[in-house]
Amino acid sequence: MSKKPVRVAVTGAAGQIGYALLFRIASGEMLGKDQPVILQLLEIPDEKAQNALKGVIMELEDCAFPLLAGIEAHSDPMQAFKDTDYALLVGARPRGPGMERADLLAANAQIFTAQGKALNAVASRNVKVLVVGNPANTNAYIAMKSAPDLPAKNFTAMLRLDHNRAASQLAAKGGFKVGDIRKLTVWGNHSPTMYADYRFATVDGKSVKEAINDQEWNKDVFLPTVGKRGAAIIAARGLSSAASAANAAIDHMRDWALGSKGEWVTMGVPSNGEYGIPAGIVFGFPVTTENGEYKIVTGLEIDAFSQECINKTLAELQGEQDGVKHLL
Ligand SMILES: NC(=O)c1ccc[n+]([C@@H]2O[C@H](COP(=O)([O-])OP(=O)(O)OC[C@H]3O[C@@H](n4cnc5c(N)ncnc54)[C@H](O)[C@@H]3O)[C@@H](O)[C@H]2O)c1
Ligand SMILES: O=C(O)C[C@H](O)C(=O)O
Repeated sequence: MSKKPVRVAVTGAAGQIGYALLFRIASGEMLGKDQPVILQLLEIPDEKAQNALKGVIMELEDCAFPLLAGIEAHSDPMQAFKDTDYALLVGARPRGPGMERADLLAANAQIFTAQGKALNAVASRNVKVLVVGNPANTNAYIAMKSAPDLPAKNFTAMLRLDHNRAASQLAAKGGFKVGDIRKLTVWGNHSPTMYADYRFATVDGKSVKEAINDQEWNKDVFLPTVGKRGAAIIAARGLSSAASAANAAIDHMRDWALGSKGEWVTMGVPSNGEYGIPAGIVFGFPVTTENGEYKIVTGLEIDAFSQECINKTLAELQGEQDGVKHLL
C-alpha cells in the first residue's frame, strides 16, 4: 500500500537554492523513493517573486513526478506552514549596500519571528525545521524562541554544507574517497568562525589525522579554506552557493528523517549544555540520527586548540543571539 503524503514547506521557493532543491524533494531524494510529498511553497507577496514561483511550479508539473501529490503557492506563512511535517526555511533578507550586520540581524529577526510564530500556530506538532537562510544559526534560534509550543529540538540550522566541504578538502589532501570518510564534524556557527574538526575522522578504520599528519596544513590551509568557501564561491560565481547548499539541505533532512545508520553527521541544533555550550544556543555538533531523532555525540575529548576554536565560534554566536534578544 502506498504511503500517505507528507507536507513539506519551503520558503524562498523561487530563489536560487529553491530552484536546485524543489525538484530533488519532489523526486524522492529527501524523504525516500516511496514517500509522496505535498509542496507548500512560500514567497514574498511581490508580483515578480510570485510570478517566478508560478514558473517554478509549471516546471515541477512538467516533470510529472509520481511522488508529487500536490503543490501550493503562498505568500502568507500561516497558510504555507499549515499542518506541515517538514519546513525548510531558505528565504532570508540578504545583506544590501550599506547594511550593517546589526541591520541584517534585525531584518532577519522580523522574518524569522513571524515564521516561528506561524509554525507555532499551524504546523504539525512534530514538524522538523531546517533553517538555511543566513545567518542560519541565529535565524533558527529566533524561530525556535518564537515557537514556544513546539519542542525546541525540532529547530535546526544547516552546517551540512560545511561538513561536506570539509570532507571534500580532506579527500583531496589525503587521497581518500570522499564517501569513505567517517566521524568528521563541524562545530559552531555557519560562518568563517566554524571549526571543522577531523581529529576523530577515519577512513577504513584508520585515523585521517595520522594519515595527514600536518597541523600547519590544518591551521593555515584547511580551516581557512572550509571557513571561507562560501565567500570564494560568491567571488567566483557572482552569486552564493546554490546547488551545493540545496544538496546539503537534502542530506540534512534525509538523514534526520531516515537515519544516519550509526554514522556521524553535522547538524546545528539547540545545545542542552553539551561541551560547555550554554543551553539553547543553536550550535554545530556531531550527531547520529535514528527513528526521526538526532542525538549529539558526547564524551569527545576537546584539546586546547579545539577549545580555542570552539570558544571563538561560540563567542560570535552569543554576540549574534544577544544582538536580537530585545526583538524576541
Ligand atoms: N546555511 C548555508 O549553508 C547556506 C548556504 C548557501 C546560502 N545560504 C543562504 O540561503 C539563503 C537563500 O539563498 P538563495 O541563493 O536561494 O537566495 P535568493 O536571493 O536567490 O533567494 C531567496 C528567495 O527568498 C525569498 N524570500 C525573502 N524573504 C522571504 C520571506 N520572508 N518569506 C519567503 N520568501 C522570502 C526571496 O524573494 C527570494 O526569492 C540566503 O540567506 C543565503 O545566504 C545558506
Ligand atoms: O551566502 C553566503 O554568505 C555564503 C553561504 O552561506 C555559503 O556558505 O555558501
